Amino acid sequence: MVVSSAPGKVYLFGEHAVVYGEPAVPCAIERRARVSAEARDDDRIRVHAEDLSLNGFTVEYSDSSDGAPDVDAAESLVQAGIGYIDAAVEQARDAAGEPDAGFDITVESEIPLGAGLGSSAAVTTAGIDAGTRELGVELSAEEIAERAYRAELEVQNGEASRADTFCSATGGAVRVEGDDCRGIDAPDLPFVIGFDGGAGDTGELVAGVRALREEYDFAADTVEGIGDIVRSGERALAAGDVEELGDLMNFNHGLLEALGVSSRSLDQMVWAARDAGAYGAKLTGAGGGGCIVALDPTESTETALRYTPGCEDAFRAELDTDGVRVEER
Ligand SMILES: Nc1ncnc2c1ncn2[C@@H]1O[C@H](COP(=O)(O)OP(=O)(O)O)[C@@H](O)[C@H]1O
Ligand SMILES: C[C@@](O)(CCOP(=O)(O)O)CC(=O)O
Ligand SMILES: [Mg+2]
Repeated sequence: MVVSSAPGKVYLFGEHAVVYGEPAVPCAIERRARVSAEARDDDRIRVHAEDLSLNGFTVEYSDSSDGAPDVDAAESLVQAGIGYIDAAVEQARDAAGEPDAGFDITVESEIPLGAGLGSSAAVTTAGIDAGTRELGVELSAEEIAERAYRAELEVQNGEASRADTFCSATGGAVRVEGDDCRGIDAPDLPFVIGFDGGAGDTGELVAGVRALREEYDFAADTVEGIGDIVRSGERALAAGDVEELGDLMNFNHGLLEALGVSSRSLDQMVWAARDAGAYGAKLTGAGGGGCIVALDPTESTETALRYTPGCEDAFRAELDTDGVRVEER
């Protein structure tokens, strides 16, 4: 059995726009998904994932049936639940040249699901690493990033950037622009995260931005404007200018809001952070619900968020310089 882990991330700048070739800067954070993979004698896949839940389901059975209950959970729900793990297993089989390899998989994660902290990329990246190692193949972080990207692309119906998966595979702060992915130097940033307890559907939110961009030239300009913010942000990052980073994060949030991917609770948390004296705050990831990220070296933002209606949890996050890694074998 092999256990691998990979970190989640926050976007300092550039989510959504990165899908259209603009640059983005995600930073890995010290919250990990752990995936264990144990080869089976047959070609079946068994997945145990405690954090996955369905909001109710129907079971149909009768005395005369052959005993196998027919669980009526919508195919799309099941697919949303296990899609990334399934795609990771496919990548591991492909990398090892063992298309019929079976696995017992267990997923444990400190990253809330669908909340913009890159749980899908962490699970996919760790899954590919554990699966390939269990089959005796060792891939570089770059090779895992490439395969995890292909897996996300498939699950998200052809709509994904390389940002989340590259960041999760290599750790640290990274810059992604199209196919160009690289690690960058970043000062220790005082990240504070607010979580509304909710989630957004990455595929749907990306499709919404695509539709706006196709309908209105000004929406396409807004996406390009986010690219300009990222380029300014890179300079502020290199200079270690946290105040300017905060201003640019505020601007980035405004443009994401204009593109329709924020929500009332995300906006409430962003404003609570700003009122508490954070350098800046923005939603992170696909949006729709989930998390915001603020910069504040003091306790003020975390405390303020705890008393903010709509905020369920607030915590500090440290930059994780480690990417995907083996935990046990
Ligand atoms: N702990 C987990 N166990 C199993 N699957 C997970 C886990 N965490 C994330 N996933 C997968 O990732 C999906 C969420 O990914 P996504 O919508 O991209 O949000 P995000 O990447 O922002 O967290 C879940 O629906 C599930 O398929
Ligand atoms: C919206 C997007 O830019 C980031 C999505 O991040 P997350 O899955 O919400 O953590 C999509 C992508 O880059 O693939
Ligand atoms: Mg994701």
